[in-house]
Amino acid sequence: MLETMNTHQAGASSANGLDIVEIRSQIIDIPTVRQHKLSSLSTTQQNYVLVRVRTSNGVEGIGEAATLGGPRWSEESVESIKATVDRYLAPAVLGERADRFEHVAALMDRAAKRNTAAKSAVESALFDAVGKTLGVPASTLLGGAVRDRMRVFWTLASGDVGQEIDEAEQKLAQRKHNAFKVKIGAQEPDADMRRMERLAAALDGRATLIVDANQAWDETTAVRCLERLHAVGVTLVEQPLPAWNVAGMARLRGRAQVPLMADEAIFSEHDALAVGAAGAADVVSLKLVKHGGLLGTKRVAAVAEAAGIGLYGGCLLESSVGAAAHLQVFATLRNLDWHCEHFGPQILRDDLVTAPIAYDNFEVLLPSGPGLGVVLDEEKVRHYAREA
Ligand SMILES: O=C(O)C[C@H]1C=CC(=O)O1
Ligand SMILES: [Mn+2]
Repeated sequence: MLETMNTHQAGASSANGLDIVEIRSQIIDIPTVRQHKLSSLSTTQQNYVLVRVRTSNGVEGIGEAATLGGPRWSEESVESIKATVDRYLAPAVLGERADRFEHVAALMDRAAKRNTAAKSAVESALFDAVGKTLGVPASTLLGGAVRDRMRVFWTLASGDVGQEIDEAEQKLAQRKHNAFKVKIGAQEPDADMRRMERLAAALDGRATLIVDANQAWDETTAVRCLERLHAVGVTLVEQPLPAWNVAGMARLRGRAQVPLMADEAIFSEHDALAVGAAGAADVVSLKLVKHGGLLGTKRVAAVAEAAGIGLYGGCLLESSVGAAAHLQVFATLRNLDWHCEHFGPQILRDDLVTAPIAYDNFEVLLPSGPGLGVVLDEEKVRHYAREA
């Protein structure tokens, strides 16, 4: 049973100034530098919900929930996330202490089932407010950073292989990315396999290549394609089958020579346990929007590790706000052996912060300031806000 523990009843008055006094949310739309095509959607604009939590000491914490193509990557859209935050999550946690992360998370779980992206934006803002108040990065509140930079993938997803080869060459020349995830499944499998053969030949020996089919295939198609992907040197295949087909993933893994990554199949720690028990994945892609926040991400990572599943730092094309929140938690994971993909800030035409996330020598850098480590550029927020 969830105990009632507001500041008054717990006798923990607002002495530390961390009572949650206001929660606001805003929809933000930012165009991308090019079309981004997944198996089931295509977008030229990223949509976010920016959440601000103000505590009684006057500090404002920020968090972001990213979506991809409306409610098509998962069931939450920016419109539904904003409604959930405003109508259900905010009233449930107003007056609570921002530094009681687990208690606030439990209250949010009681107020709304799933809605993990909405919860993750609120929780990110709490970590930001508390970190700023205490003068420590969010990673310190999560156990402390074990790394301050991570190898970072770029996603090739225009579907035009000539453009994709040029884009990869550019990233290699800039020493920003030498690892690429290719989005497949939007076209016929044979066309995708020819595309992968061309990409692999063009980048031969100079880059790591992985693919993400975003649930596009059935099992027989996947068996056929995995052989060809292995033959061209693809090192990881993400979510080839529908999220529900955990048994199919396990069968596929039994015959495949290339490791498999679960993405849409693992939202909760219970999903991670089930995938682990079925032997259905080698790696899991971790995302705040799936796991309900930073603490949920650590829980899923722990269950996955206990099942022998490796960790990959996933993204949903976040701006520097959401990317910073992910990097704060990824920095605390002892074994991030499959690296991360927080290229989001680079695919946007613009960003929401004064100093965007930095990249150097094929790695993304953990921001070093307090909280999430980024500061909103209010001018940019006003410009990209859907409504004033
Ligand atoms: O992994 C996904 O399914 C979502 C996202 C991450 C990178 C990208 O291009 O799309
Ligand atoms: Mn994916």
